Amino acid sequence: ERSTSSFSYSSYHTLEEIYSWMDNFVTEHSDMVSKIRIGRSFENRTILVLKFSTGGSRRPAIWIDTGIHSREWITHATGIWTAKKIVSEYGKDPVLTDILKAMDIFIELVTNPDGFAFTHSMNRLWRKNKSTRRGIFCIGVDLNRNWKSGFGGNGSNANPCSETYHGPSPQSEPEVAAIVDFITAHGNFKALISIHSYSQMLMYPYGQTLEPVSNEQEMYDLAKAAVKALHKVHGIQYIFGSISNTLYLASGITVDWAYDSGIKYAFSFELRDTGHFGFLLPATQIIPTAQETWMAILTIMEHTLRH
Ligand SMILES: O=C(CO)C[C@@H](Cc1ccccc1)C(=O)O
Ligand SMILES: [Zn+2]
Repeated sequence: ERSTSSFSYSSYHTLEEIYSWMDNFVTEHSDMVSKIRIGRSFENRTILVLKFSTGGSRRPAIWIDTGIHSREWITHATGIWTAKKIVSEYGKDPVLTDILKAMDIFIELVTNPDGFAFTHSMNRLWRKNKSTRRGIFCIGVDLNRNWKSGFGGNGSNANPCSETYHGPSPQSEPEVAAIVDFITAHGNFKALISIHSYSQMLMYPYGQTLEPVSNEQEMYDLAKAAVKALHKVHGIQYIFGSISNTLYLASGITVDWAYDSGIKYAFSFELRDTGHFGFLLPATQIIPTAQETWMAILTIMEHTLRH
């Protein structure tokens, strides 16, 4: 494909189609968007991040990742639409324009490329990455249990055959290590949004413990405002709260690592739906899901800008 104009934002796409879209997207918006390779996956695929910047250097930054769990296809599709929305709204939406005048946005669209390729080729419901190790006879580590904060605790599993296998050690997986290295080296991230599906929830740390974070009240109020903004678009109801309270104990997760690394505005979305279609959400719901999620993301980004 030579341009993004033939790309359907209301369809699901393969890894190759998404990577090719990214190349065209960067070419067509080279004034604001650049592509950064932050590492390589276990099966040696390049791991790519889109950077949205209007200037400056090492500005305060916002991180968004989609597709850490490969079967959650609505998240990659939402991320792609969101990338397009950012370039479309700059100079039009006053809030987004203010955000991009002061901050940079980084989006990692395919956080688990090996798993994502596998959902297209062999197993649509694959969740983990595709790492293998000598003497271990099940494939893959849950990339949302491989982070250092609370690693190996309750809400993760030491059994390599488990869907929540945490891996042999924190950041053992190249897909996680690449993000940790990038965010740590940058050193100026103020917010992190890690997007999953499904359940229609907006959650914040901690997952590893029922203990509240130090700015719990602020996180609760922000999540409430974000969920309200989301609901206004298509009437979709989200619940919100800390991960351990709202969902279950989960240890070694992205947002606990982010929070403990000083990224105080760390959130995780669970997008549509509540189980009717689950991971097999029809493509007709991609744009409505992305539209409503955008309003919640914008709410979180604006709060980050102003605090
Ligand atoms: O992906 C999920 C559904 O596939 C549920 C998510 C719930 C969750 C999301 C973010 C942080 C901690 C847990 C998970 O267990 O990792
Ligand atoms: Zn998930």
